[in-house]
Amino acid sequence: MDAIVKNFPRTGQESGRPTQQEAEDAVRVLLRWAGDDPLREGLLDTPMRVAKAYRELFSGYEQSPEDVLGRTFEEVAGYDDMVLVRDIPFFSHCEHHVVPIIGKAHVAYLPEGRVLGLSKIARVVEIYGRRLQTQESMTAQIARAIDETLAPRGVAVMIEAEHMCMAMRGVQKQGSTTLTTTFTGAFKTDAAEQVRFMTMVRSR
Ligand SMILES: Nc1nc2c(ncn2[C@@H]2O[C@H](COP(=O)(O)OP(=O)(O)OP(=O)(O)O)[C@@H](O)[C@H]2O)c(=O)[nH]1
Ligand SMILES: [Zn+2]
Repeated sequence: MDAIVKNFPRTGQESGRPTQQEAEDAVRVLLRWAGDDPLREGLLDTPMRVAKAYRELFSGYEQSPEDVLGRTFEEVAGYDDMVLVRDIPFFSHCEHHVVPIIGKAHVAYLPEGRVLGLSKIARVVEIYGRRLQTQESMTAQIARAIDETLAPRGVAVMIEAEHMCMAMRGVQKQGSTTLTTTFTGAFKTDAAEQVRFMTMVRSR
């Protein structure tokens, strides 16, 4: 569990969180960089709003997946088959351009005695989504957090997302979807479990 915190710090403290004033000044610089005048009336409160919005959009640094995943229960009448929560919507931001990534996560695990509250799986997606990300890292982080805290027989995570940095700028290809997967335990070693996961994700 320590590894999660070490590799993905929960707060900006390690690199020194700037003051509100510093954040607002930085936004003013970017507004000028965009070509506008931060002193015109419509933009006067914008630095304050952007600083506030950043705290919300990147609130995942303040939260720990271990806290969320720590509460489990065992009374499920011996149920030990796959639990899949699919189509969990999320917004994230790419770490290269700080532009939105919009997508859905599908998360499954094979219980070993204990199960998670279903909402906790969506909360973990939310925690990692509200950080600067690559889709590959986010997929691996969700799988590892569940694997390390719950110790199930296996975890499968699939993310489907559109990257606005590919749609709104750069190569400008709208509508393309990137798929990433991470499998651990039985999902990694047993091809039939992977197929079952894929089939359940795709079945409507
Ligand atoms: N692997 C991966 N790449 C990403 C992700 N989000 C954005 N990228 C890519 O990161 C790359 C950064 O490439 P660079 O050449 O350094 O940056 P750039 O000049 O802005 O690239 P272009 O987007 O091609 O204009 C781009 O190819 C992006 O499409 C992601 O989640 N995973
Ligand atoms: Zn990007």
